[in-house]
Amino acid sequence: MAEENVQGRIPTVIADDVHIVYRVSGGSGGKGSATAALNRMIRRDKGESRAIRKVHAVRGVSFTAYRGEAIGLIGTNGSGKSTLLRAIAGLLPTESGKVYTDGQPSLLGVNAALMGDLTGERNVILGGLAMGMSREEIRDRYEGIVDFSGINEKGDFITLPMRTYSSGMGARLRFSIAAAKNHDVLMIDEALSTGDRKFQIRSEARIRELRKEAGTVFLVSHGAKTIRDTCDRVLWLERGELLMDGPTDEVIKAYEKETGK
Ligand SMILES: Nc1ncnc2c1ncn2[C@@H]1O[C@H](COP(=O)(O)OP(=O)(O)OP(=O)(O)O)[C@@H](O)[C@H]1O
Repeated sequence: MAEENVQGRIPTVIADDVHIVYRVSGGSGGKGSATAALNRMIRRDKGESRAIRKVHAVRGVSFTAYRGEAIGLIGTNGSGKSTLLRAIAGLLPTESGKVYTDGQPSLLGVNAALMGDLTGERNVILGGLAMGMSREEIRDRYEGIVDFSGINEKGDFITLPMRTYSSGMGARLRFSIAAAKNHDVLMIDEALSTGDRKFQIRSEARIRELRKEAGTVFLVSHGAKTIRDTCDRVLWLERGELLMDGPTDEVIKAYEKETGK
């Protein structure tokens, strides 16, 4: 990043040469014919040691994010976007390199940990508590969260277990819970693409508000439009490496040229 941009701005996340490696056991350990695969399975049955495979998912990524920025993460499937977010949130250890954050980053994913067997109502409370809100704060904001999610627009769905929700409904409620709080660093992993257009517009507006409230927002999305509408800066990852870091238009243009979209 250019030096002149840095002055007077407050860094919220610094990634310094971050490498992340997954270790996977139980993979087949190589290519080959069906007979070879069968042999490997038979050998395993005899108790021979299984190979641990390494997946080097993020390779030497460095950047600094500042307060008030909304940063999009783009890259083809498997390029390391979600992995990088999980590491920033402190959910994955780095193999080498360091992540420094100001405040507690919150990761909002489509798989955010709410409980399917509990009603939407109970999950609002659970999610609020998990984000560190007090019971009073949750009570004050409850109506707002449910209204924002639009879950009750077509009936009293908030009193049904969350497992009965469609994937879009679940994603909307998760986003609404997370967006009810002002975050120092809020990371959103594809949550917007599951809601319908009306909800997307509402959540994009909320992202802009969250930025104004002086936080930093990271957004993983495959939709160039969502990124264009919400982010002023984009990180482009490919095979775990940071290919480009710059203003949204420049990076998306280069990405679209490369991927032919
Ligand atoms: N839990 C895991 N264990 C082992 N390898 C993993 C795990 N999660 C991801 N990977 C691997 O890490 C690499 C990066 O995956 P990641 O999910 O971060 O990519 P992504 O850019 O978010 O992809 P997508 O756009 O498909 O969501 C991939 O090669 C993937 O196979």
